[in-house]
This record gives sequence, structure tokens and C-alpha cells, in this order.
Amino acid sequence: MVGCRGRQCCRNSLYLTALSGLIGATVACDLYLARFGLGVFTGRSIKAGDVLENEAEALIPLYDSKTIDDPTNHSPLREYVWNSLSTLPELGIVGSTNRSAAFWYSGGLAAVAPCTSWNFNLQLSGSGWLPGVSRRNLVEDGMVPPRTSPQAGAYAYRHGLSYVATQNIEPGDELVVACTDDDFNPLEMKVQSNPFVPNDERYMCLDNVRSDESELDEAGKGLFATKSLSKGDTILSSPVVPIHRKELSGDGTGGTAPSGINAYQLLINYALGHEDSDLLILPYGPFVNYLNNRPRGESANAMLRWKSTEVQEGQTASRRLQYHHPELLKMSAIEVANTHGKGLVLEVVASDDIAENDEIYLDYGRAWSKAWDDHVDRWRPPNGAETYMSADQWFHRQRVENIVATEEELKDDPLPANLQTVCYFDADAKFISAEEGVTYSRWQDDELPHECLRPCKILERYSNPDPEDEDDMWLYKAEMFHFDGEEKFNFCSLPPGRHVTKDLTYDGIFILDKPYTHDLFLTTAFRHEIGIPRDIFPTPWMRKKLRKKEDESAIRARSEEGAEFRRKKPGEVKTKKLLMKEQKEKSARMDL
Ligand SMILES: C[S@@+](CC[C@H](N)C(=O)[O-])C[C@H]1O[C@@H](n2cnc3c(N)ncnc32)[C@H](O)[C@@H]1O
Repeated sequence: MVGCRGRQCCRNSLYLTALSGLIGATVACDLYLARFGLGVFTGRSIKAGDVLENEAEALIPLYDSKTIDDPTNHSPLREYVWNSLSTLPELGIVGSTNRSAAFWYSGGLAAVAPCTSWNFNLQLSGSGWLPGVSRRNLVEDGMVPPRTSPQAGAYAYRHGLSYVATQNIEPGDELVVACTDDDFNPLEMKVQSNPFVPNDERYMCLDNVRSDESELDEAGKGLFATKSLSKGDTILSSPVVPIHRKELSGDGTGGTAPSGINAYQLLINYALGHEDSDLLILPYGPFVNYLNNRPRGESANAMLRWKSTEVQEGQTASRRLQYHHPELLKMSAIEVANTHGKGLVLEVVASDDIAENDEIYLDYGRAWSKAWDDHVDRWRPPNGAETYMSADQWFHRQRVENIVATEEELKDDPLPANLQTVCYFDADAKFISAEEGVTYSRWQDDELPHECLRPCKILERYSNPDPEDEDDMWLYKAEMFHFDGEEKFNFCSLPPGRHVTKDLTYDGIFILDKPYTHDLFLTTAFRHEIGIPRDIFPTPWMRKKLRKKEDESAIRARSEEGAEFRRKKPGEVKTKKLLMKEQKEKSARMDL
């Protein structure tokens, strides 16, 4: 994952000696979790400008997200998702009034590493707002089941999120990602150094596993052992975030999507829970989201367990270190779903010996298997499934790269009805002239970031007159269209009338799926949480009628203790920005 390009990552071969000076010539680790899994650290040096391809992680859009995006009443999940507008517009819902409500989740670095607007050492790429990094690096990676398959829309197709090092990163350094919505006070956030210590349970080396195409037919990616593992070995460890089941509604009941699409968001397929409970937990550590269910008739070779709470002697008990809070296992589902800042850590343990390159499987449980079998029995491909093509499939089908068809050319070879041409055109685009009710602007490729993608029509393609521009042989003239609700985004809102951009480059144009047409939204796409094994599923998380008497008294006792961590009511919240403002005002007063 770190510092290497392409799908066959070189994680295990590259790292050799850099750490030996720090920890003696012992076992090295390229990438590891430390502080009970709440920070990702590198075991090798990364140079400023290096691209880290986080190829292992899936990108999962969240599109009906009002319940998680109330600024005065954030759900815990909100802390782990990213706004899709400027970072990954392909995941947004371009042309839809609900686009501002789209987010995306990705496990691993995107969710575990602290994100700050200061003192970061990595910057997310992916949408072309980083010079030199293709914005088309976030395409479906070829493991897309056909729409005729019962797997259509049942797992995430997009991978390949990458990060660029903004400074030299030394072995032992914590990875910190740039964002504007700080989850740590940037004034206090420092890049921590924490060299890897082998055989210490506070350090979880991530070199045990890799992700690759699953051995299960059409089931996307899976997790594989990179070395032989023995029964009882901890393979992975992952923090989890609680989610109330209703936060994953997908068909408009969550507040922002239209009705007539899948009742659940895709993220539920990556969450763990029990059908008699409203609480779901999402493990968000690296790799964990790729664990598949055991093949029919075979046993699982891995199982889940809660992290042990025993604290080793000599450990300092910082708040981050204490993230695993077993008292959550005694609280009710609703209380856990409302608790911020306390979490649980799940471990994936080998339940059998595992050979190098074996796929690692969990047992998702009886309820999941029954739901899957029923789904396969019921499955009838949607109308037109045989000829359906998603935007990425269309993109890969194009024989001529780096060329976009004009409106005239599309008459002979039309786009499938589910696709649309969209262009970047921000409200502050460079105005050049106005003629007969048409406003003309010029595309400025170097003015990054571009944020506003809108439906457009390619009027003309012409040779680039600049012979020194090796990247762009062609330039485009395109008419931009208004879309419903654009006035909600000041960077996107255009005065009435027609708008045409000249000299647009290929980087400013996409072919995207029309809103809500992707497999992801199929009403019939499979949705079911992974089962938490009954022996580790806490009964206080069950719906009330299924709880035991002793659960009730434990819940009552715990609810007093947990008040400090509970989700705040409107008006109770002090945001990071407010706290920083207060801090700045305080120090300004002290300077006087
Ligand atoms: C948590 S994801 C596992 C990772 C997934 N393979 C991916 O590429 O993102 C769960 C999804 O994987 C697929 N899956 C996992 N195990 C399976 C199995 N034994 N049979 C069929 N599909 C399976 C189903 O689509 C399920 O919704």
C-alpha cells in the first residue's frame, strides 16, 4: 500500500532495513496500527510527492444521509465519512438536487488516520485537484459483476483511493491526512513518531494480509494471507463505529434520496449486527472490510472476538489508548449508537492454520446465509440488464483514450440512456465575453480545485494550438447546463442564461451515470448486515423484548456513566472551529 503503484503491491518486499537502527535488526513492518489501532504508522520512509495507493480499500458512497449530517447532532458515523463534492465527484449525484448530501466512506487510512487542516503529511488525491495526479484514478477496477448477476450492487466496485505525501515521512511516523473538517484540534495535533515494536500487542502489523480478487465467483475482492498463519494468531484488529440501523436507510426515509431505490444503503453489507438489534457496528480499520463469508460447505478459517481489556504493565493510559470501552457491551443499542468518543475494538483471529495466499473467510452466520440464498432464488435481472453499461464500463470500452465525443458524433454512436456528459464549471469561471444572451468563459486547468460538475454538451473539439502542451492534443467547447437546486451551492450557482466554456481540456469532462441509475441503487440489490456471532453479541443490544432482566439493571447503571459521551442536543455542541476561535481570542487577549 505504501509507496508502490499497481495492484500487486510491493509491501512485503520493499521494506528491509530502515528500521533496524531504531529497533535493532528484528522484524520490520511496512505499515502498522498502533495505540490500539487508532493510528496508522509507516515503517519505511516515504518521500514528499510519493503517491501512496491505498488500493486495498473499497469506496462506499452514502447518499441518503440527512440523519448522519445534522451539524448540531452528528452521528458517530459522520466522523468517518468524507464529503463527496470536491474530493470524489464521481461518487456524488451530479445533476441531482441531493448531491450535497452525498458522502463516501473508505476503511483504513481514510477512516483511522487523524485528519487535520494543519500538520498533515498526506493529502488525498482522486479527483484531479492535485496537480499531476489523474482524476480518473478512481474507476471501477474490473471486478464488476454484470447487472444480470445477483451480485449486482451488492458490494463496492470502486477502489484505488490514493494519497500524496506532502512532506518526507520517516519510519515510525504517524500518517495524518489533510482535511478541512478537522477531527483533531490542528493547533494541538502533532505528527507522532511511534516506531514499530514486534511482539507487543499495542502494535498491529498490517503486512499479514493483502486484498485481491476473491476466489468466490463474482464476489469482488477478498482478503488473503501473505504468509502462513497459525490457529490463534491475531490477523487483524479494527476499531468499530456504532451506527443506528435507521441511519443506513437508502430510499428517501433518511431524508435526502428519492423513493424507489434500495431501502438500505450499501454500507449495511459492510456492517456487523444482528437482525433482532437496531445497532450496527462498522469496523473501519485497514483491510477488515474485505473479509468474505466462507464458501458453502466449508468452515471459516477466521473468527471475531472483542479486544481483551487487560492493560499491560507500564502502559500510559491516554484517551486514545483507552478507546476500547467494554462498558459499551452493557449499554442499550440506542445509547451505544449515540455515544461519541468511546469505541470498541474487534479482532480477527485465525480459527485454523492458514497457508500463505489462502483466502481468509469469516462465518457471516445463519441469518446472512439464509438471506443470501433467498436473494439468489428470488433474483430476476432488471429490465435491460443484458445491455446495461455503467459509466466506467463505458469508459473502458472506449477505444480512443483521452477523447470525448461531441454532440454531433454522439448522434451516430449515442451514449446509453443511463449516462450523461458532465463538465466542471465553477461559478467563478473566467469570463471572456457575452454575445446574444450567451456568456463565454475560458477553462483554467491550473486553477484547482474545481468543485462544480454540471451536465454539459460538447459543441466542438479542436486541436490544441499550444504545441508545447503535451498532455492535451484536443480542446473542447462545451455548453453548460443549469441543474435543479444549484442555487444551494454558491460555487455552482450561475446567473440565468446560456453559458459556454472554451478551451476545456479532457480533465474537465466526465461521462457519468445519471443520478440513481447505478447498480448500487437497484431496489433488488442484496442488502444484509454480517452477523456478529451469538457468543460475542451482547444481549443488551437486542431489542427490548429480547433482553434479559440483568441487562436492564446494567443498562440503567451504565446510562448514568455515559452522559459525557452522549450525542449532543442542538445548542449543546461546541464545534472544533468554535473552540479554536475561542482559543485564538483567548491568546489574543493575553497578548494585549
Ligand atoms: C463485506 S463485503 C465483502 C467484501 C466484498 N467482497 C468486496 O469486494 O467489497 C460483503 C459482500 O461480499 C459478497 N460476499 C461475501 N461473501 C460471500 C459469499 N460467500 N457468497 C457470495 N457473496 C459473498 C456479498 O456481495 C456481500 O454483500
